[in-house]
Amino acid sequence: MMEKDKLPIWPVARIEEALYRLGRRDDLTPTFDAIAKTILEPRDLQAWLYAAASRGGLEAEPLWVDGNALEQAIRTAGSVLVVVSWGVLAVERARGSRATLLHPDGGTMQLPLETVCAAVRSLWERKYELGSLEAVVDRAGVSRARKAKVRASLLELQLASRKIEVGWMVRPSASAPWSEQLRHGKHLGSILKLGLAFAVMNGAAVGAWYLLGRGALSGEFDSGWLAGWGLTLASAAVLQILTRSWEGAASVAMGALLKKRLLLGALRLDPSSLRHEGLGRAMARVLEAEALEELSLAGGILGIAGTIEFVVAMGLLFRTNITVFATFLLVSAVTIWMCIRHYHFVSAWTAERMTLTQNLVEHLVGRRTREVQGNSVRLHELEDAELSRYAKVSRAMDRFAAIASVIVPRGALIAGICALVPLLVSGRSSVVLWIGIGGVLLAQRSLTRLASGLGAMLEAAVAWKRASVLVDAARKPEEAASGLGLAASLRAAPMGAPILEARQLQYRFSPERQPVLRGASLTIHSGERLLVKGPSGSGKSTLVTVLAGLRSPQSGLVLLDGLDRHVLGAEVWRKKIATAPQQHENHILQGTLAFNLLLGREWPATSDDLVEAERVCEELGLGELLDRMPGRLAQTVGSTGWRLSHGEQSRIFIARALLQRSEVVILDESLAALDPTSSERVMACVLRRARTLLLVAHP
Ligand SMILES: Nc1ncnc2c1ncn2[C@@H]1O[C@H](COP(=O)(O)OP(=O)(O)OP(=O)(O)O)[C@@H](O)[C@H]1O
Repeated sequence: MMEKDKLPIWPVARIEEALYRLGRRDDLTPTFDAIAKTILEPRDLQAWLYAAASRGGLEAEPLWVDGNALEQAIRTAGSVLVVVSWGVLAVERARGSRATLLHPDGGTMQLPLETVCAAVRSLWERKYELGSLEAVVDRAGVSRARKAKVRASLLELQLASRKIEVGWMVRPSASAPWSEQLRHGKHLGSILKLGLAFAVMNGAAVGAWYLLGRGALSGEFDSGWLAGWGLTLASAAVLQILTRSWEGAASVAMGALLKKRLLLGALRLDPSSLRHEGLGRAMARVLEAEALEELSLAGGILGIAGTIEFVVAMGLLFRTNITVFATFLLVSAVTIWMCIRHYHFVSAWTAERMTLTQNLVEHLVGRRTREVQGNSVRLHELEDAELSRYAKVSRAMDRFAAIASVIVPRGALIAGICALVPLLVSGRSSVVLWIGIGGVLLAQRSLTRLASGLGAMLEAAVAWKRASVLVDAARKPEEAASGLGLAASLRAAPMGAPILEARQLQYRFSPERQPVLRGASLTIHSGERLLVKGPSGSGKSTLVTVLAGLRSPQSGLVLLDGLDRHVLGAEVWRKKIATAPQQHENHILQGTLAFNLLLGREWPATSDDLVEAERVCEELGLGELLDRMPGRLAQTVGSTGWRLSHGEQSRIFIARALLQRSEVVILDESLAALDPTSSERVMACVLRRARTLLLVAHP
């Protein structure tokens, strides 16, 4: 293995610099300060790195690998910070057997990928206490030359079934500008390559047509010309196969970018506006987002191909036959008009479809209530009216689309042939006629493609309008912690010191409504236990959401450990305050019980995490439930899994908050579904485990 001092290792204290250089954000100044350096633990480093990446508009995603797939994982990860024994290696990229690394002294360095992997494996050997491997290899009498290889294979065998965190993949955040994402993913080159291939393919088709026409008109097909024609056609066919595969690759890459952005948008949607808009509309938006992806990609590629073909065909016609050229200009204008009409039909249809989806989801969610308490006759009348409105706009749109799909290709061909008639009658040069026919056929084909591409793009524009809420939300920057905030995130407030302070809070849900919070002030000291009581609707849950950082007050100040949200950032705020919202605002996610309990920790969970989760469950009185579950913590829960009672759910929500290792735990009416004996047991556990507690309960 290469010696430590020959590897371009970045010490942990310079990890932020390595992160920014890998993410091409050399303009940013690292904030890693002395406090961070001294008390940093691996878990803190992770949280800190996320925050530092998000401050630079980057993402630092953990790279997990199977013990025996290290090389492949680094090769496919792109830019990655790899943890080794003495710091990190900043791998810019790895191709084949070579890796390009950023050097802490500036510039880059090329190394065999195997050297990077060997440095990682040597860390693993120490971490997993596999020091005996050396002795095993010695005892087996392996030759000196093969020792390293045999040892690496033995290590891989030992770690084959383990998932190991190797480091962090670094890339622009999903909300970064498109141009930056395309550049980072090297997609711009692929798009240019695709455009060029389309152009060459068209050139080859025109060339083949020219050679065939030349032979046909001169009456001699000598073998040279025929060979030329054959070659041109063959190269066009090869290019077509290549472009198809490039098209596929470009679609997958662009689709992934779009999906990531939409997903980020969905996660960043303001919860209160989401609640206001309703589950059904949110679902309809997601469907539109899916349509957006399909249509924009299909339409984009068809549009590029059609445009290139159309430019070639029109250029040909312009140079040879101005009448046919003018005719096609006219046909194009009609085609564009038809596309715009189609856009209006699709807009109206999409609006109806969204309403239908929205109501369908609402009806599904409220199915039980409707069955038991609803007036079924009246509800069916409303559904019928909705469906008939939808059918009407669908019919109008389909009729127009059917007519357009016939008129555009056939109309273009007929118009082109009509425009060629004077040329036929005049008996002018057959070469011009031949080129004219070729031009008409090419222009007709390209116009048909262009119309389909444009149609799909306009449909995508309709979907974009509907899904734009998600795109806009993705663009909204996440409040990232400043250097001071990052350092604060690594230390706990001393017992007895003020930890959470609210000063003169004012909150109203809309300008025309009375404020729910008016001049609310409170100070919670570290280690305190506070009970918030009040009548229904008095604003207790609203206060909780403001303290938890889920809502921003219109005026007043909330300080956590003496710092406000702008300084601490959303991530650190969430880490320091764990909240269990009211039952109707909280959710058991589809997945294992362990995943639901350890939502606030790194996943996959360590064995220590699982032991702690089980212990908290037992303390909360869920031991008997665990015994009944065949899979215990691995049991699937959620809407299609094990059905949990109301009281069991509420205890899982409490356990989830307690397991977040936060400084402050806020429980909003979490005991409401429990009998007095269970409540007592739960309270004993909460008082023991929560460092600082704010409990909301009814009098
Ligand atoms: N998203 C919202 N938009 C408009 N008004 C809201 C919204 N959420 C709550 N409110 C109103 O704000 C007031 C305070 O609500 P909040 O849920 O904070 O009360 P609470 O004291 O927690 O009530 P409860 O004890 O019944 O849970 C209520 O009148 C409620 O109707």
